[in-house]
Amino acid sequence: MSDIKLNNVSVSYGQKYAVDSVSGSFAAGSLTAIAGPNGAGKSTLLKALMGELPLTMGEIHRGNLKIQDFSYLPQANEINRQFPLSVEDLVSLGIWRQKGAFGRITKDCLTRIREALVMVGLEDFGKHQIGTLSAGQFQRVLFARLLVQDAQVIILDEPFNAIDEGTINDLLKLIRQWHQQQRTVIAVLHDFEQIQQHFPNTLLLARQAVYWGDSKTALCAAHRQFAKNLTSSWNFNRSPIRNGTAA
Ligand SMILES: Nc1ncnc2c1ncn2[C@@H]1O[C@H](COP(=O)(O)OP(=O)(O)OP(=O)(O)O)[C@@H](O)[C@H]1O
Repeated sequence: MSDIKLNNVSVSYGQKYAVDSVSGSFAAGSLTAIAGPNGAGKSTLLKALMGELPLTMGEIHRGNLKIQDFSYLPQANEINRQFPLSVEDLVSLGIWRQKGAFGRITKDCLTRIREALVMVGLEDFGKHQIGTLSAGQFQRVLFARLLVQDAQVIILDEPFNAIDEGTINDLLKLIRQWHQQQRTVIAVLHDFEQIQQHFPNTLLLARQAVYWGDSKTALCAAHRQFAKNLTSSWNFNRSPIRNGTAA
């Protein structure tokens, strides 16, 4: 598996730069949190990593990884839960990504789907409609989809937003398991204590990279203050400038 290397990555919406000249590397098999103030460009960077947004400047080198080797969990508010799908149907979408839209769901696939539902504690929910689930149950289903997707790189956008502590702990166990399996895991998170406890590396982002390295240093008071200051001095309408980062 390859590292994912960013070289001066900038992403803009029209004239407005949301991510500005970010360089660094997600080592193969690393477990990294992306933290930063609201509007810091965290989701934008994830979408760029997934190839869903074009880069305005810079490059992302994915080595021998193909886009099919990446799985992505968007923020909950970007997912339509009113769609008439059963839990099994939704989890099976993880397999369709590998097999193509017209790939058949074989017996073996069904077994994988059911095993994934057991792993997220929802073995009896396969036939339930997704619209009837609680927020925590729905997030468990999305993690089951990631499990069947079986990707080398797993990208999570605020996976623990507005869900109960029991679910968070169960999902953290799955993340630890992915890390032990040497997959590369990248997650946008807001809880600094949780990051320091469970994520060895952090990219602290405030449109620019404030710090990218071990989580304790990344989230020290000085870096957090620097990120805040950078946020309050943002001027989206000019082309990217180097204010000087702590990185
Ligand atoms: N589709 C879009 N069109 C125009 N501007 C956008 C779009 N998506 C995001 N932005 C802007 O880009 C900037 C970065 O947004 P982004 O969602 O990446 O930040 P974030 O760090 O993920 O924020 P949050 O923590 O609030 O989710 C913000 O100023 C946002 O308003």
